[in-house]
Amino acid sequence: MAYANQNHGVFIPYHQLIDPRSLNPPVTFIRGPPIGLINPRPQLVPMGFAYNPEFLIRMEKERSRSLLQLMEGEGLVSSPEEEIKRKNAIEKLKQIVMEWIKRVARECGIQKRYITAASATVLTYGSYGLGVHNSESDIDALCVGPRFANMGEDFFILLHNMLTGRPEVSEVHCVKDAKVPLMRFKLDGISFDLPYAQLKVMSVPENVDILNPYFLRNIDDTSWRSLSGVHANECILQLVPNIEVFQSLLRCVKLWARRRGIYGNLLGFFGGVHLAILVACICQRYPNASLSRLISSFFGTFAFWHWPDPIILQDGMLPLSGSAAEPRSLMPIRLPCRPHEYCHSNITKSTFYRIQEEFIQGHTLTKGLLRPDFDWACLFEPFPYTKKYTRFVKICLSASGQDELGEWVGWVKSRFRSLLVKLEEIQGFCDPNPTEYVDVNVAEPNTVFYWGLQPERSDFLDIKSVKEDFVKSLSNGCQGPTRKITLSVVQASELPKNAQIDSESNKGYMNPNANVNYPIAGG
Ligand SMILES: Nc1ncnc2c1ncn2[C@@H]1O[C@H](COP(=O)(O)OP(=O)(O)OP(=O)(O)O)[C@@H](O)[C@H]1O
Ligand SMILES: [Mg+2]
Ligand SMILES: [Mg+2]
Repeated sequence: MAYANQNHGVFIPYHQLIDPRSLNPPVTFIRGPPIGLINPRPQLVPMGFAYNPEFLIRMEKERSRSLLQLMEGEGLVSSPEEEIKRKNAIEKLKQIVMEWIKRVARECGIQKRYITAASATVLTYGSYGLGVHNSESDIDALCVGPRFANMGEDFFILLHNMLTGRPEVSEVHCVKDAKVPLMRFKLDGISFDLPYAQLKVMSVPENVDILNPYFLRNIDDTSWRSLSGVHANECILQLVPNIEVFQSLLRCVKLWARRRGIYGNLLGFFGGVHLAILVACICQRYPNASLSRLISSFFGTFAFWHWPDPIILQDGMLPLSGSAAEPRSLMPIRLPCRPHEYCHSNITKSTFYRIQEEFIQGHTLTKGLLRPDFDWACLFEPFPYTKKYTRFVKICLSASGQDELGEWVGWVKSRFRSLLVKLEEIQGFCDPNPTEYVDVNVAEPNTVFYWGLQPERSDFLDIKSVKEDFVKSLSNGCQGPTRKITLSVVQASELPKNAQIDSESNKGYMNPNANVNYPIAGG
């Protein structure tokens, strides 16, 4: 079966991974045997090494080891204590959900035997489900309930009230008008995203197999969409040849995307699910490759991808035909196990360009990873916004309290794409840095964004009318007298110190583990 993925990809040949001039004695390249099935053409290999593949394997292993070490140094893997805290929080949530479903069963007056058997469950997915979370990540958990528990009253009212009544739960928000409606809250200080799926069964077993068609009969569209995250995770974990290697590569790629300012679906970049599928695609193509080889192949592949050819995991499904085969995204990525569905994407012309640029830079940096002077740190350098752009649009959101601010920022971010498209229309290009800053000169709790504007364009930007248009698009949302938004154009020199990351000392600024005085990681 032919997949678009197989048509064009780049397997970096050894003579590019290593610089022969740097070796002593100098090495010449000869035509070597073909490597694997993926690249059946003979490739150039350093003379002498052709008969000593252990040398190259050793070097690759060493690079993989140093990359893992760098990841550990970044604090990306949470401690055993944190893991226990998360597990306990999930257990507590499961207990609350069980209490809830018994109450719903009693209140809706179903037969006694059904009340006794009534059960609902919680399934984790997202980065936690894939095992690539860190101490700052949220836990994405799907509440799966039976046919007699509906979303409108039982989930968004009764369960909501039960959660707000618990001392260990705080900051409960309902996000009802999203494609995947959910409740967002903190339990024992850990952030949770909790959507709901209603199955047409009387009781949902704790470890319900949501790939089993029996449980998927006649479910409504919203439940289907809510289930898609759990589906995607399960499929990805089933399809990758080595889960541990997949997890390591995904952690690296997520750190790279955050540092380079291209992480965050709401800002028009990649979200966690997009990167998980791109990484799984590379793991499938090179099942036996080392971590270091995989990361260079990741960049080598996507730097030359013929977008909008879609990224499709090899999951045995037929390629799409007809209208279902026409995803509207500039960088379409298909959800695995879902023949007609693509990941939702907010990519615009500007963010497409930024992502492309970063893929190419990643490729340039990692194609020489076997060179003696190679250092992984160069790949994770923060994107130097104040060097690249002279003018920025400053977006300041404020509210009377931190809790209210969270809700306000969430609402505005969900509408950011229209602002980005408008700025793009007027200025030709706009780079929406996903990092969230705090303006210490504003009295109320606030969150600030600085979006880079095209350097060559010195055209006057009527920011007042841009703001008016944008505010109109926010109209029905959770605006109020205490929720403010201001837009202004500022010079690079007016950015706060921690946004001016041209110096070594500010390297940690996009680290999601950074202190809250520093910008909060975009997501
Ligand atoms: N744009 C999207 N299209 C399809 N599914 C999505 C999309 N955004 C989120 N999801 C689903 O919701 C899950 C959780 O999303 P979330 O934004 O929390 O990302 P994540 O992968 O958990 O990464 P992070 O560590 O940043 O939280 C994803 O794994 C995916 O299954
Ligand atoms: Mg998440
Ligand atoms: Mg989430």
